[in-house]
Amino acid sequence: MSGTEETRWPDAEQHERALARIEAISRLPVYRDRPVSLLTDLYELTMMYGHFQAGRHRQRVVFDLYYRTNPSGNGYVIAAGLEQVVWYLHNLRFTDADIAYLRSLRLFSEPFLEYLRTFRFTGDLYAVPEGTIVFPNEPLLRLEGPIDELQLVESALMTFINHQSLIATKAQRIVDAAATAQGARAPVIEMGLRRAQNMDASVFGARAAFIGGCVGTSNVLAGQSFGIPVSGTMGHSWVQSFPSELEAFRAYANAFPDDTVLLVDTYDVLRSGVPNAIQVGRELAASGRRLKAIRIDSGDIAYLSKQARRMLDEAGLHDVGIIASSDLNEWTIRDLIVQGARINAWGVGTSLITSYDHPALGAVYKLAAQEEGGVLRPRIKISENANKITNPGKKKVLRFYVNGRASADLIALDDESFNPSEPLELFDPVHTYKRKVIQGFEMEALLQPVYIGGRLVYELPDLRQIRRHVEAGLARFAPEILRHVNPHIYHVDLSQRLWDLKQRLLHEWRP
Ligand SMILES: Nc1ncnc2c1ncn2[C@@H]1O[C@H](COP(=O)(O)OP(=O)(O)OP(=O)(O)O)[C@@H](O)[C@H]1O
Ligand SMILES: O=P(O)(O)OC[C@H]1O[C@H](OP(=O)(O)OP(=O)(O)O)[C@H](O)[C@@H]1O
Ligand SMILES: O=C(O)c1cccnc1
Repeated sequence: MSGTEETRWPDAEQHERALARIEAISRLPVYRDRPVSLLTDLYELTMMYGHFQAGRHRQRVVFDLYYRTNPSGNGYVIAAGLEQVVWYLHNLRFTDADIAYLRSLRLFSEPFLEYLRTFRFTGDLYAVPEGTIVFPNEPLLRLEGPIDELQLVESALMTFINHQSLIATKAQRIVDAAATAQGARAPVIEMGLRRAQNMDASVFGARAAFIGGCVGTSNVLAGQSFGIPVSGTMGHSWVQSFPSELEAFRAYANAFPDDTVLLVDTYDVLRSGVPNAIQVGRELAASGRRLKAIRIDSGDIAYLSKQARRMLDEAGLHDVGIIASSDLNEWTIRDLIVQGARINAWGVGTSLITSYDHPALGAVYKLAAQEEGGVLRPRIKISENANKITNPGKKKVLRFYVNGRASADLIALDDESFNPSEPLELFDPVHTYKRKVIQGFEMEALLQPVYIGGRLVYELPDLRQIRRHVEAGLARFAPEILRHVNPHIYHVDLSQRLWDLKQRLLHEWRP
């Protein structure tokens, strides 16, 4: 990089900070020395090669990544996975081993394989920050750059955004279910490692779960990698491995006198588990310590937790908490709360880490514009299913707030501008007679610059900042949009110009 380029850069410091941060992230155990360039579908490489052979591989294009349907009946999605996207783009190189493997496929010419050696991401990326509340059809990533680069990255970007956004959204549903009608919220701990769809799904799933509001994870690699608080209790095997439950409890309390959580359901929760826990709780109290909690992992959690609470209270152990686990999800947690279960923390595994009822987000990556004669021309993909017809052109996403409340989002062409002091008429892009006028609104551009001309300009936030962004974002939406069952559909409209452009292209291709 030349010195002149450095001084010409408008905010060199921002770029340096962004680089330092992604370099540090790339050294984390989950990211370090991971293969990147071949994390793609073969057809991305064959299309790249075809463009290369035709001499059109550096033609500039625009792609959008967006999803179409909210998962699990939710009314929105929490965008997540951008850190992994930036890590991938930053480290995207073809190693000698990658090139040797591609050569062995006997599909690609030597000049192409040579070209791959110098391959770097040189494009622009605009993205919604992680933790942003987003809705169907809104671009979460917008890329602009040479078609070979943007084609190669398609599959990897989709897997990162699809997975983490899905799990962050599921986690937030579960965390939200753990709030009582009075607003008190018992924490949710993610415990899904053993049920995750393998290693990355567990670690990045734990990260997404933290973004969605879980207070911690049982996954130690996720703790080391992302600084998520780790916590753990004990398994049934611990209790089974001692001659008696009481001895098992005592031995654990000896090992962790300040952090003892006793699993009380190995034999009989109310006849032995809780009485033995009370015994150990008293012994700890006698030595100036405190039994932290018991965990109930089977049976009727509402009944057992109420009985256990009563027994602990009668023994004076008021500050011993009760943790529940056992195939929990947002519905069972909500129902247990309605039944008056006395639970201080929830441990949730399978349903959270796999998003059990809705296991894929289904985001897509679609070509929206292509350079022709030096200018970007809009492109459209037509489908019999109106919902699958793409929105053409290089676009932006604006969120309008009226009296502080998110009122509607607008997908508009990138060069459009809107004046908040003038009335703006929004209309439903399908049922166009449904219209509303907003005025005196605040406006937020959701897509933020991340890469410009291959240079990273976005300093990735840490996980705690991302969580705060989720909370601040949710606070600006009406509860009717956030509720779990039959939420109101939030308006995502098209600007008049974008709508007209779409109609024009539709009629051109289907006269
Ligand atoms: N009071 C309750 N109301 C509604 N659902 C409950 C209640 N108590 C427990 N559950 C849920 O019922 C299911 C009980 O599962 P199941 O009967 O298969 O096993 P279990 O009681 O956990 O026992 P084990 O772990 O020994 O198999 C779990 O999903 C649990 O979350
Ligand atoms: O139930 P989940 O939400 O997936 O949460 C994690 C579960 O993993 C552990 O037990 P495991 O499932 O290994 O055995 P168990 O069902 O026999 O307790 C733990 O005791 C929880 O029950
Ligand atoms: O710490 C626990 O209690 C735990 C961790 C993982 C899975 N089940 C339980």
